[in-house]
Amino acid sequence: MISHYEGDLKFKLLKKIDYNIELKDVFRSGDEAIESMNTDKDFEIESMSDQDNCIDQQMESKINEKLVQKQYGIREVMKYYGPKRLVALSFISTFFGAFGFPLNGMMFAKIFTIMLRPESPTYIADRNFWCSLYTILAVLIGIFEFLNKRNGKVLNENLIYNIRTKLYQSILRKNLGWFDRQERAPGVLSNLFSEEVNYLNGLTSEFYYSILDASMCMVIGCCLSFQINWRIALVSLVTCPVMLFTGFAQHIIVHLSAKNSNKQGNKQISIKDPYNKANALLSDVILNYKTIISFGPKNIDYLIKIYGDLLLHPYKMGVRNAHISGFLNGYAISARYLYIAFIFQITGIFIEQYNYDPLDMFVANYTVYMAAFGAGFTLSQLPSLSQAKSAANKIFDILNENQGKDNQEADNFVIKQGIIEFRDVVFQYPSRTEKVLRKLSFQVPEGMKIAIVGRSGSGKSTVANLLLKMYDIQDGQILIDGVDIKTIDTKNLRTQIGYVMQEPILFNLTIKENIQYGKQEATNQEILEVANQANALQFIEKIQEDNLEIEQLSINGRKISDQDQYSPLVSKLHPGFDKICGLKGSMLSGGQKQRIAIARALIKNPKILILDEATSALDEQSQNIVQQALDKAMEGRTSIVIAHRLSTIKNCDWILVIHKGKVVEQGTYKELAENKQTYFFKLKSGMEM
Ligand SMILES: Nc1ncnc2c1ncn2[C@@H]1O[C@H](COP(=O)(O)OP(=O)(O)OP(=O)(O)O)[C@@H](O)[C@H]1O
Repeated sequence: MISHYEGDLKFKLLKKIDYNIELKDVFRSGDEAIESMNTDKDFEIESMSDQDNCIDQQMESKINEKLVQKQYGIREVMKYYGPKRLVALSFISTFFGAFGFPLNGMMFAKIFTIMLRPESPTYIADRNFWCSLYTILAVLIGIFEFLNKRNGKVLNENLIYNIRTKLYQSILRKNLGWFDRQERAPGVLSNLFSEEVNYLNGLTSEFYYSILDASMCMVIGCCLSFQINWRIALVSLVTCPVMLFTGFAQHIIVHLSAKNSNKQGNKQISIKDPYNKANALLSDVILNYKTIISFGPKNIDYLIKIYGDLLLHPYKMGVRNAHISGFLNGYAISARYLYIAFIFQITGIFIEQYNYDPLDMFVANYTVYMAAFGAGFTLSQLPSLSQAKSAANKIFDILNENQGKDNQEADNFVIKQGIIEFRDVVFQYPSRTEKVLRKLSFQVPEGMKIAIVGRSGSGKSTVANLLLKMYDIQDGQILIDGVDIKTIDTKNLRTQIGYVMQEPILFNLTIKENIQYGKQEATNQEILEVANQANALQFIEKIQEDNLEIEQLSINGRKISDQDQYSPLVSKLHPGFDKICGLKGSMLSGGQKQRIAIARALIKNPKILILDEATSALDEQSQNIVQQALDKAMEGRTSIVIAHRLSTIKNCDWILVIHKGKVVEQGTYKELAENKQTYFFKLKSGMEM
């Protein structure tokens, strides 16, 4: 009798999960879940400790430490901020734009003082001169401010576009293990795209140009003021930091609320961040909504409660920050008034003591006041440096993660025979400590149909994952036609292997587009053929045209293009091919989805076909139809059938029985099924092993 493989796990791993969101908790019975709702949980998990596992863990934590320490700055961000001529133009417009506030202050005050002396003999000439100058200033500042804003916006949009597309490309190229981590939940990742990228401008020249603008503004204001009256200019200069800080206070107010979600500062994305947890939960809920509602209202209440609890901490921080924001806002407004009161008080004293012209004094005062006001305003618009650093670390960690480069020489590798060999393959999932495959070895000759069977969790699906290079193996080799798949380009490899899963995922596109996803350039003739091979044609051709029109117009507002509808190629296909499949194929039955998925796999005309429990989720009737489709699909191809129901593998040429990540038996179905001593026989009889 073979003992349960978890029986010999020895290593004790203590894992404290503080408020950890796991749907397995959520899907427990409502009462049980609610009972444990307010308590932290200690889980003790026993597992085996191999020396090499420990070494791997140590190495992994060292790598993680390095990743955490890595900080990204302006140099990385500026690579995506361009074009350079626009950055240079932005510098020029910022430089000249900085003259705006102080010149405006001076000219406004000048015109004001001229207006107060209509009896002056030079009144008309002065008025005309300064008003003309003010008009010229208005036009020039208008041009510079236009350029400034426009260039800044264009540069910013370029940055966001470049980073988003690069990030998207990068994520699409990650292997499957990358997504296994909780902090890679769809909600967390989509937050990176929608929110975090917007913060990056704090690490671009925009930040430094704003500082330059504020400084220039002050320098110009002081120079103008000195030229009029050095005493009052000096007083203004000493007191202007008060004004500058008003701008900075407003900058803090703007960015304070956003800081709530940024508790992790400069570190990487962390699932400890309550917002990330909440986003992860939200994406889980949306993706698994059908399952969630099937568990009834108690579980829904539980999910609502847990979401509210997760947002409670940021909410409290937000409320606390509201006090600070209020105080800073009050300070900013009041400080400006105080500044005016103070400076006019001093001016009054100077007029009294030194007999200065009050109107000149007003011009000097107002020039510095406007310069300080302008500088403060610029500072209030400053992008947040800390948010930018935090966002840059999260984004560039993902962009710069090394996923292992494919060997370019093998890009043109073509599977000719479809011979598969696993040679002493050792593998463990990145998130796990125990090995799933332990020196697994087997061979599949050209065109042979082999079945892999074994207990649940024995590693059957893992074999499929590894053959498709979803994960990197730790030791051994996987060969196709004698070539190590490590040296084969991943995209190239995957386009040549057909893969049908237990739960086929269809896209919210038409049936035709879903089939075409396997081969974008597929002709209608090919689509028709594979739909026929997959036994899908009958049901597609039964779809009523009336339903189609409504669906086509209503799903996500997406409409089949006229070009699609009226092109001569499409007219050869039955309109049923234009039926939208719904989110994850929700508008089709399980059997229909599976047949579309088979057609999608076959359109590649793969030499190798992997069927991972492709019929196990279906009822008996659908199973028979799909099984017939699969039998047709396997003809002339090397096929690996991963099966739960042993009745479905009778037609396979060879059976591999795996247990604890090793092949323990192999033979034909007849040989294994007839020998009562075999593991296979016991598996088939549902006996305890
Ligand atoms: N992405 C993953 N991350 C971590 N562990 C995983 C992952 N996928 C599978 N495992 C674990 O690896 C082991 C083998 O899983 P696998 O899916 O290959 O088993 P299986 O034989 O196909 O099981 P079943 O018949 O139930 O589908 C199991 O213990 C499983 O919990």
